[in-house]
Amino acid sequence: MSDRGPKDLLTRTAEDSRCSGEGRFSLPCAFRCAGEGIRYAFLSQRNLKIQGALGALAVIAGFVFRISQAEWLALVLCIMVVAVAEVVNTAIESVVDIASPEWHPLAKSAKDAAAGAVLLASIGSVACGLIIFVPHLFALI
Ligand SMILES: Nc1ncnc2c1ncn2[C@@H]1O[C@H](COP(=O)(O)OP(=O)(O)OP(=O)(O)O)[C@@H](O)[C@H]1O
Repeated sequence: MSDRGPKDLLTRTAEDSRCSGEGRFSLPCAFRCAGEGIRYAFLSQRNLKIQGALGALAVIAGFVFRISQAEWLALVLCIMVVAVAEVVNTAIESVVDIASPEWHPLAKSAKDAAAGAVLLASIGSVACGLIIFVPHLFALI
């Protein structure tokens, strides 16, 4: 049983950190861990690869159609919102798999809700994509 108080548990110590020998988790270390998290989500989630490919296509279309600054803002935001939702979904899946390797209704609810968040972000992004690109496509006709 640990003799650390609740406040201590909020502070990462050198003993806790597998990455840094210093008392605090160094900034480069924190960035590296975040990068590893994104890499893990990208490699383990087929959906993230598909979403990444669609996002890249949307960026290419943005250059082709010379979309406005406001349209770029919406496009970048949409791509990032979907990516963030998918990375958080990956984190939730991992935590659920640790906490509840066996079938449990709450584990199901947690994973389904996380997947639902990705779906909502994706639907919103498709809608934004249509709002941005359909007028540009019609302008070609
Ligand atoms: N421990 C569990 N208890 C109950 N239901 C579960 C459990 N693990 C998974 N499920 C159900 O199976 C579904 C798929 O879970 P899984 O872990 O395979 O996610 P996934 O297929 O990798 O999802 P994604 O496509 O978002 O990556 C969940 O949405 C949930 O309904």
